[in-house]
Amino acid sequence: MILSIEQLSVRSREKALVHEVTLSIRKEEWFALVGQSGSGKSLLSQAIGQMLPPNLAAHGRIFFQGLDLLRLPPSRARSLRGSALAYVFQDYQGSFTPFRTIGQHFEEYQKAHGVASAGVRKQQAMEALESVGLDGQLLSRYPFQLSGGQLQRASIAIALLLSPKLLIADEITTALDSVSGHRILQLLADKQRQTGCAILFITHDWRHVRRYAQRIAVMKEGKIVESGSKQHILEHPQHDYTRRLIQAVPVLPVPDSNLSSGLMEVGQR
Ligand SMILES: Nc1ncnc2c1ncn2[C@@H]1O[C@H](COP(=O)(O)OP(=O)(O)OP(=O)(O)O)[C@@H](O)[C@H]1O
Repeated sequence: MILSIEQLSVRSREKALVHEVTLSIRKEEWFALVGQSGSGKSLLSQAIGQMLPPNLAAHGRIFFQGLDLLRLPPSRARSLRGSALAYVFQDYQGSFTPFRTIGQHFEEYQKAHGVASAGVRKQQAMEALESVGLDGQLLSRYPFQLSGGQLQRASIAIALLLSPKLLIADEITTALDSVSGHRILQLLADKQRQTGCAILFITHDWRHVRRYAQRIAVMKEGKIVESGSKQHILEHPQHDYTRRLIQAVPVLPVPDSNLSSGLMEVGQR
């Protein structure tokens, strides 16, 4: 196991928002955490990296590479985030500071994680951008000069820069049109094959789950109501909530990522 969560609860002063969740993620697997809006998926993912808002507290245990993440000093958790553990979020615009170039974001990220040589930083940034299908020239652009799909690619490139063992992808296609969304997931699947990182994939979209996940946990009102292999959950859902989630989504053919949509983004090779 790369990550084991045991009896995790997230509480505000008033109430528990995540209730005693236990789950584990295997090395190199694509693990989908599924549930409707407000079910607690994001809070669970934020608890892993000690990123909860200050009015909330996490209780329980989260083991990652032999460390109990909830008991790490904040400085240690910060250095872990971005190196062994990385995040990509739905709000790709919020992931970038508007008046810093894409290159400056790469610089800052690498400096914060101790990449000392300016030459190495530049080279790694160019290669990382190219590895997600973007032109290295985009390093000199500002975030607002990139499309949504390009920005999400850039945020994946930054997240994977230091070869994390676990990537947490929280609703990363929600703000994109469906063609760009499928391209992003195809890219993530390719990168996962190349790097072997495990992915905690948070979504409410069963089409993406069907296509990419190996195992699934279903969350409702802060609790995991069932979990198991994709095949098992899709073919034998035990919980009425899961059945309704599955039935709510028509099985649509997924656009072939090799087919051009006619909307190829500028700067994408
Ligand atoms: N800082 C906070 N203080 C109090 N309640 C919060 C806070 N952040 C989130 N919540 C509540 O916790 C619950 C779970 O929120 P969470 O964002 O984890 O849901 P989610 O499943 O990720 O939903 P979505 O798919 O819409 O992001 C919601 O009811 C939300 O309103």
